[in-house]
Amino acid sequence: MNISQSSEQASPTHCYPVYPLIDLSKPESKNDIVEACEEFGIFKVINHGVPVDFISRLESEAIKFFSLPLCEKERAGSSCPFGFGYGNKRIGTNGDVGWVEYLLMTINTEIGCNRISSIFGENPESFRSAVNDYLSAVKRMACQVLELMADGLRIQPRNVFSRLLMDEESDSLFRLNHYPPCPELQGFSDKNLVGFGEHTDPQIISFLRSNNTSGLQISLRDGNWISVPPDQNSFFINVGDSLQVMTNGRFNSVRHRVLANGVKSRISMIYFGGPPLKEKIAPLPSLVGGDQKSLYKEFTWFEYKKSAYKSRLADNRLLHFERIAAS
Ligand SMILES: C=C1C[C@]23C[C@@]1(O)CC[C@H]2[C@@]12CC[C@H](O)[C@@](C)(C(=O)O1)[C@H]2[C@@H]3C(=O)O
Ligand SMILES: O=C(O)CCC(=O)C(=O)O
Ligand SMILES: [Fe+2]
Repeated sequence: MNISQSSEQASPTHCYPVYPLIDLSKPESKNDIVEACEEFGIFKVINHGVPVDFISRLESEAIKFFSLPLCEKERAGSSCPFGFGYGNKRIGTNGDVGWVEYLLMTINTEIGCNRISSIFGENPESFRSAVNDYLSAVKRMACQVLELMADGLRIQPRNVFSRLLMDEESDSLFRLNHYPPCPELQGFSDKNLVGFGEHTDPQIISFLRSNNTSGLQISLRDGNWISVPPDQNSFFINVGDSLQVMTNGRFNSVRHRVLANGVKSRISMIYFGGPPLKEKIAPLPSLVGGDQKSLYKEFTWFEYKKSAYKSRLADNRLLHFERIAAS
């Protein structure tokens, strides 16, 4: 693919104070999490408890997989529903493209796509166990973060969010992205190539870990983009659309994108924590009250997902579920 085909010209990036860094071992982290979700919709965590060994094992398995010849990777291909499995440049099924290849998998639900079991390439057992170890540690951290969030919001029960991800029917996804270096960018600091176009994540919350290659950017409320410097030892956690709804807009699902690099490969691994398909998503009664009205209609995660998967990456998927303010 050449650059002109794939790159919407990305709008300029600005330098701003960085989004919050939260130390999960500190008692004040519950308030910091709430503030970060209100202000930015994203924060970085340290002391997250995910063993370094789990992270590096999965990263090497991912590198091994993405280094396979294309025809072998395509065996893990995406003739599966919703584009699960291996994908290259095409994101979703509605015409979005980016300078990226990826493996997208469901976590709990059996989607009846038996290629999923073959996505782990030549050495399925070591890849599979690396994914499982990593995900069980990340889910533990997710649970901790979501319970701290409920504490910070002073809502009960404190598992009001975490139960949705811990439910055995939770519709969560896991994605490994590989952004190869793009030689055509080398030496051109003014050229941009979109790796993963701007979007918000539809789920409740996403946990992203990347190697030390830059590329991730977030959009601030004023529309300016800022770069998120990579940090391979931390996690970046972002609010998804469903959490924006549950908090009645108090938290913001952050718009983000990834720009490709001219020299270095970027590898990212993202756990998208979603609710069970039948779960009703609506503003929590304790967060709607006084003179505050509910901003969103109630919907099931299945309904949201069905509508989200018909949309283009950059669309505002929540628009359709907003309540029209009565005059
Ligand atoms: C264009 C699309 C790709 C996407 C499904 C969608 O129709 C709109 C949302 C996209 C997104 C963004 C966050 C995650 O990467 C993702 C897996 C998700 O749940 O929603 C992707 C979807 C995808 O790549 O299939
Ligand atoms: O790869 C990344 O760093 C971010 C990708 C992303 O936002 C996504 O897959 O939803
Ligand atoms: Fe995303």
